[in-house]
Amino acid sequence: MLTIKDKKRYSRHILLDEVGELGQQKLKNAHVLVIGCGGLGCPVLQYLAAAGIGQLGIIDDDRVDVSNLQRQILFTENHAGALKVEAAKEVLTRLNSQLKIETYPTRLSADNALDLFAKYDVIVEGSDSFSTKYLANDAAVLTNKPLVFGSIFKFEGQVSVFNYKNGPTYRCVYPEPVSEAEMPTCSEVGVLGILPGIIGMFQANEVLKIILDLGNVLSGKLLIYNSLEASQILLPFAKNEAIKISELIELDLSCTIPSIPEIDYSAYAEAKEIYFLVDVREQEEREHFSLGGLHIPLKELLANPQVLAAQENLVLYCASGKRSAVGVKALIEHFPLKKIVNLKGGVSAVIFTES
Ligand SMILES: Nc1ncnc2c1ncn2[C@@H]1O[C@H](COP(=O)(O)OP(=O)(O)OP(=O)(O)O)[C@@H](O)[C@H]1O
Repeated sequence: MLTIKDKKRYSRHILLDEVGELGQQKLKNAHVLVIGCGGLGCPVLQYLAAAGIGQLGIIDDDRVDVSNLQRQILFTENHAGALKVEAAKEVLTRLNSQLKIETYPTRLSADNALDLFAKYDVIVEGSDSFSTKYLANDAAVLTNKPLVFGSIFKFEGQVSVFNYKNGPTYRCVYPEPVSEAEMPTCSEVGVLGILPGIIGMFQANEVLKIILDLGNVLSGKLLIYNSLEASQILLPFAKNEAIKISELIELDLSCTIPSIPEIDYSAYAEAKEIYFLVDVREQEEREHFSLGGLHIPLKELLANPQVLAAQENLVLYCASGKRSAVGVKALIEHFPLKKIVNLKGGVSAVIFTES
């Protein structure tokens, strides 16, 4: 039941015929789980808490870093080093003391996903990991929960609702997982802090629509928002009935490719002259900062490794060492006799070491 305080607090919701007291009661009764308390999770949680979603779950094992503050708007400088889920709970409780907030300072995994999802009505995906997105999708299908999906890359964001009333899923749009090593993260390519805010608010809006049974839920449609053009398109997609999910398998799309030979920057710098340096990043990343060397973006290198046939003692680098590890692996397969190594931590490690 809504209390007198609730009725005052949510009066602007209740005034809407489409919401009313009944709708606000539905929000109060709702259980929503947010995966990832980062750029997307923060705005989602802030709006859901303000809207009066009664029970919120937050899962994330990460701690607040100062570089998060530019977009992870629940956190303040004082939270640096704190567990994100605890910092978020503290802030959200100050915003709305009536909420029940459950925190899970761990990563979503094949071991915990089904039990966790079972406790919630709606799941929001706000991680920055493809394996987590596939895992959340499959767990949503197996537990029959709607999954409110969001993702961002540079200036563009995507939103959709998967498995809504048995509708299409993430795998219907993206059947083939990409290797995370080939997809750089915010810490590698950067992001304008406002974009995850916009996409997170689209996600929060879908959560309310699902709970209140309002409007057209973004099921079977992928909303693509371009922040530079201030434009958006809706791409329709259908359910692929051939895709069957019967168990949870955690995909290993991770960037850490085992047994890739590495060199750290100081060792490389001491003997630069004996190495042939190759930058596998994209042009715009190189314009921003470069360690020099020959520039061959990863895709081009994978398409034509022969371009390095004449070089010896190769050192490959990218922003964090993930994409270059993919390049090193491919080159070793192509030139088994050559010495080919990865620059550990990529450009980020160099900037960090030298700052
Ligand atoms: N399997 C998972 N379970 C729970 N949380 C996850 C999982 N995978 C990723 N996350 C969380 O999702 C959040 C994504 O946030 P965001 O994309 O803003 O990146 P970040 O990791 O905080 O920052 P940066 O990429 O700049 O280091 C992170 O807090 C991360 O810990």
